Amino acid sequence: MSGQSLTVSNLSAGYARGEVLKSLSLPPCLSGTVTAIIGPNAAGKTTLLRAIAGLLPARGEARLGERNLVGLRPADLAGVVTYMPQALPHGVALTAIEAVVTALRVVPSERGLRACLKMRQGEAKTVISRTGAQRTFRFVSTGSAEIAVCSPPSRIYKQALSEAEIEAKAAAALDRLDVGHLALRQLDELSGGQRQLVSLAQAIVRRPAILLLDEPTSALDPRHQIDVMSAIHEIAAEDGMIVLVVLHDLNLALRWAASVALLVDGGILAAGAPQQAITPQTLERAYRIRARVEPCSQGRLQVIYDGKAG
Ligand SMILES: Nc1ncnc2c1ncn2[C@@H]1O[C@H](COP(=O)(O)OP(=O)(O)OP(=O)(O)O)[C@@H](O)[C@H]1O
Repeated sequence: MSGQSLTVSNLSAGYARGEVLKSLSLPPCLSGTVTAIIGPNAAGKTTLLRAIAGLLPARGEARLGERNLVGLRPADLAGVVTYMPQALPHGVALTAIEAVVTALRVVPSERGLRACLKMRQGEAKTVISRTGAQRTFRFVSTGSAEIAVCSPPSRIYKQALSEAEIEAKAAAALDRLDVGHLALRQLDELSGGQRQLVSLAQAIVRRPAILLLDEPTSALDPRHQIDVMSAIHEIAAEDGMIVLVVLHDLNLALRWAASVALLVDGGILAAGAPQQAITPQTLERAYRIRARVEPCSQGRLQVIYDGKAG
């Protein structure tokens, strides 16, 4: 992975009705770490991620090493930046594993992926499809009892990876987030939290240099919030990825982020180590609340909300 940092400086971006980000600069976001982007509603957090992802016209710099990403088309950024939006679109007729495979930019044509074959790891089963073609399914996942993938699918467009590698990566991404058992379910049949986890699997499977996650925990229960933040933290460290994650839960930011940027009205109010950016003073200025930031019984800093500021 890159081993570089992302440096955002003097970044301006917005919409036809006006500029949202106003010459915003961030401390360098280091490879292998998670940077939390926090701030009140409408502060410009999504706009910041979309500007870095090349999804909005922008001015200024978002520099990965020597290369300024601003002005590049999304297609040019595809191998570098992955952006996970707040919600997966509805009405997409794909299973979860098809969605993740699609994120690797291949076209799965093998309907057999829909077949739910229950096998123990290492077993393989040969079936005859409706077209009469013979397919061998095998179990590739370590964490799920229900993932079976087809080998060899007939018309998957090969890229750098073999068919088997693509399928194994997609299955592993779902398993990593504990949703391997949903591999063969239609996206439209999933709950909001399940869809969010599949969407995150789509994002992490590409292993980009820069991963931009927009509120990846907003629909998740506490257990899954911990799972997801822990997975993001580990993946960033293992792959040397630069991860920017928009969060409203300040305790998740305190626990998992190496650095925090607090946005207000399109600019940075505070940025740096979590304990420097999240303080009673910055929270009062940003959110107009009274809050304490205190160590819990295990020594971790936590935000305690006392009420609205006068
Ligand atoms: N597509 C759009 N067209 C016009 N204005 C937009 C568009 N998307 C967002 N905005 C405006 O840009 C501003 C910043 O929005 P943005 O979505 O970046 O905020 P945010 O910090 O992510 O908010 P939230 O926490 O509510 O998701 C808001 O005033 C919003 O109304």
